[in-house]
Amino acid sequence: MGEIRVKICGVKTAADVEAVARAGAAYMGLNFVGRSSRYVPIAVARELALAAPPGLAKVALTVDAGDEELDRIVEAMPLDMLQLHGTEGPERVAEVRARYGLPVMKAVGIADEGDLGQLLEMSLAADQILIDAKPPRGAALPGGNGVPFDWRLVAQRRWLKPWMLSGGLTAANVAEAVRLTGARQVDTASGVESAPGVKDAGQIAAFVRAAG
Ligand SMILES: O=C(O)c1ccccc1N[C@@H]1O[C@H](COP(=O)(O)O)[C@@H](O)[C@H]1O
Repeated sequence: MGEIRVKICGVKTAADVEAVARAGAAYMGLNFVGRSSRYVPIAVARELALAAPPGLAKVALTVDAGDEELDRIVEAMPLDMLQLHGTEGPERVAEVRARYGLPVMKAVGIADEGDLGQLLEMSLAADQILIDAKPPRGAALPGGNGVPFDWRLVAQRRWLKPWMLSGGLTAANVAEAVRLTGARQVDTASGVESAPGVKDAGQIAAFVRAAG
């Protein structure tokens, strides 16, 4: 079936980029969400993006960012994809795609069957969809919360666009998540950290190995 493509989200240092590349991940995520422990300022992100080897795709993660913020990010560094992880609707996704000419991955939070309609809607608008857990009640952020959702909700389903599974994935559960859902791409942020915002090279390598 070929290998699973892994995204490691929230790289903050040159050592993180090296660990992600060495492990064989397909994507690295640069987090521009100011209140996240994984946030990187644009100047730092630029250095990390320039340090990424060919073949490691650079994804910019934002939450409800306006054009001005996205302009600053896109102009500052080479990027391969924009990840919209807020309340952006299909119209905003279309606007961002047209404005920057970059593929857009739209995150959709899942908690029950009722959320699946939104997945279909977003898969019409975006280039990829990221199927994440809905944030727990009271969570400060819409993602990066380290909580999985009931994978049976998306088990062996097909969507109109390539999709990526996320939400509480770790080296310990990713193989089961892939087996159950049929995901060909997986994403993790907190699942490969020794403390909030601190990536662990050993956990990154173990995650990519376990994903298969
Ligand atoms: O990682 C963050 O801090 C973050 C902040 C705001 C929106 C999304 C965020 N991360 C994304 O969420 C998924 C799931 O995270 P986790 O593995 O459960 O910690 C992650 O892969 C990022 O794409």
